[in-house]
Amino acid sequence: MESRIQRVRDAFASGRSRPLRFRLQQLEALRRMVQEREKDILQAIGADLCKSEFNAYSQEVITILGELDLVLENLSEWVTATPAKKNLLTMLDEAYVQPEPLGVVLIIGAWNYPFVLTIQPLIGAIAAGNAVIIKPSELSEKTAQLLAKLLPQYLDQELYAVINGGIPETTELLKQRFDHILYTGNTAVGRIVMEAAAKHLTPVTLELGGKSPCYIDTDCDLDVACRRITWGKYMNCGQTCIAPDYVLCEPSLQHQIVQKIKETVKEFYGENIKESPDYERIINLRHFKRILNLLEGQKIAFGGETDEATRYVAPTILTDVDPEARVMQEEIFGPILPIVPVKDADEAIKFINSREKPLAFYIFSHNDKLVRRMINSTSSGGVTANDVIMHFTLSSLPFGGVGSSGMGAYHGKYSFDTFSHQRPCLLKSLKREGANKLRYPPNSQSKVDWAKFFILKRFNRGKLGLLLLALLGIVAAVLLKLRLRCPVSSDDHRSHGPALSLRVRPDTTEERSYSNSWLPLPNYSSVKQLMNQSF
Ligand SMILES: NC(=O)c1ccc[n+]([C@@H]2O[C@H](COP(=O)([O-])OP(=O)(O)OC[C@H]3O[C@@H](n4cnc5c(N)ncnc54)[C@H](O)[C@@H]3O)[C@@H](O)[C@H]2O)c1
Ligand SMILES: CC(C)=CCC/C(C)=C/CC/C(C)=C/C=O
Repeated sequence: MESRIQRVRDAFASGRSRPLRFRLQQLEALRRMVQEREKDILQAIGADLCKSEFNAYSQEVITILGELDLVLENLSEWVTATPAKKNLLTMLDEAYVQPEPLGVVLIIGAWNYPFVLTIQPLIGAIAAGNAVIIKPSELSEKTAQLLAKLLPQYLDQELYAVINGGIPETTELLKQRFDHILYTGNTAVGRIVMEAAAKHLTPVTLELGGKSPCYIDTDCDLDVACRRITWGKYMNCGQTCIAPDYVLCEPSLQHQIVQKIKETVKEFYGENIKESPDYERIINLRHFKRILNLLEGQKIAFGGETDEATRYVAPTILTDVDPEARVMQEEIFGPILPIVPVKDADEAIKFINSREKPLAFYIFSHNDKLVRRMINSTSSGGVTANDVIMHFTLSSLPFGGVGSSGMGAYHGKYSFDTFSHQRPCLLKSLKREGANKLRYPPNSQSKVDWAKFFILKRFNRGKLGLLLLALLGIVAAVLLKLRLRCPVSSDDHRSHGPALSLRVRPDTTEERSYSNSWLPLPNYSSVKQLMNQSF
């Protein structure tokens, strides 16, 4: 394992993952892989999760194709250095922020959406110019094997490696040094990952879980709310990190909610749910038994049927659930929906805030003011109002947890940022040494005054005239420099770093304001003289 990781590290050190053209080629190859091997991918996901090809496509493949399109369209802009605002001391220099790859990234995927949760972070890591080790979940074995077979056929084999295995292999992997780790899975293992990463001071993105609450207001279209909740709760047999975990509502709504979800389940999955190609199964026996235990002692208002041989758990609703019950202590990750009655929205807010911060929060209400108040008085990884899950589908929103539901975020540009170092660059010239006397010893009150002026823009009244003169000089120098560089246009191409040819946009606002100046301007050497005298 060590030698495999060393090979990936050596490949990164070769610098070939950095050029924009290479990144685009790899991402296009990945898109080709998804398109050409779609059937194999759908079959592997189907075998792991008892999922129909339609569902595998619309829940996993579509997300990846959308992400690839977005990144391929925008990457040339994302890799471009951004000009930074300058102060008086650096106004003649070049200041910009240049995103650069972190190095070798480890991506540890989860089993519940085994393709999307592994490949979506991979897209971000490649886009940012990194080398990557991918560790799919061993529980979704078929997808893990397929990824180990397919990725080397399409991507650079030295830069991107798949390492398969269970806890012993992952434990071994985590002893190695990485430049970033993105882990998706449960909170307990999240702690293990973070502890291992800390030994090497490796930054982590932890995509964890939690109990995502769903508040249903009395001022609400219950038919629509229950249809959307049914979709998000029972999709993938409840094994979705951002599924609504439980419902909070006023006691009077409970019965109606049960009836409406019951009707929707029939509409979605038919009379015989077991026969529905749209209803999945629990991943393994351990999780099946865990979910069964959560039902103990609960009032089952709907569902509750189980079948150990096929790991079937029917869509289930529990009513009048005690907040202290076991089903309300851990993330359910199965098709059980507890309803916890609360007096009103304020009690719901208190309830949510008394628990760990969830990965998602859902509010159903016609009352826009209430929706905003509930958002502003709680905290969660993400929020969707009047729907569930859907914030995940928008690449323009960062996806991630907060508190015990995780740290860091990805998707779209956020993935690129997660896997990049934002490198601040200041390019000075070896000229204009006179101005630097300000910071060289011996120090004096006069130098401190000048520093205050240049950095804090604060004047010493006694020296106001002198300062204004200096300012005029600086304006003159800037104009002179601009004239020498002229014409500056937004097509100004400059190269930074050996591998990427980048476009730095000129700070046009700043430049425009100086070129509009009407003041008579002293020449640059007289300013230099003035500065030398004053220091
Ligand atoms: N935030 C998200 O995007 C997201 C997505 C999916 C799942 N989840 C959360 O993940 C949980 C379910 O996933 P899971 O944890 O059962 O997935 P899992 O069992 O597939 O584990 C995730 C990864 O951790 C590794 N792993 C497991 N035990 C380990 C150990 N002791 N040491 C090192 N590595 C270990 C596995 O090999 C796997 O690659 C739920 O809590 C769910 O909410 C979160
Ligand atoms: C509505 C569409 C097109 C897709 C939804 C896909 C989906 C259910 C994604 C969930 C992925 C995710 C973060 C799972 C966590 O466990």
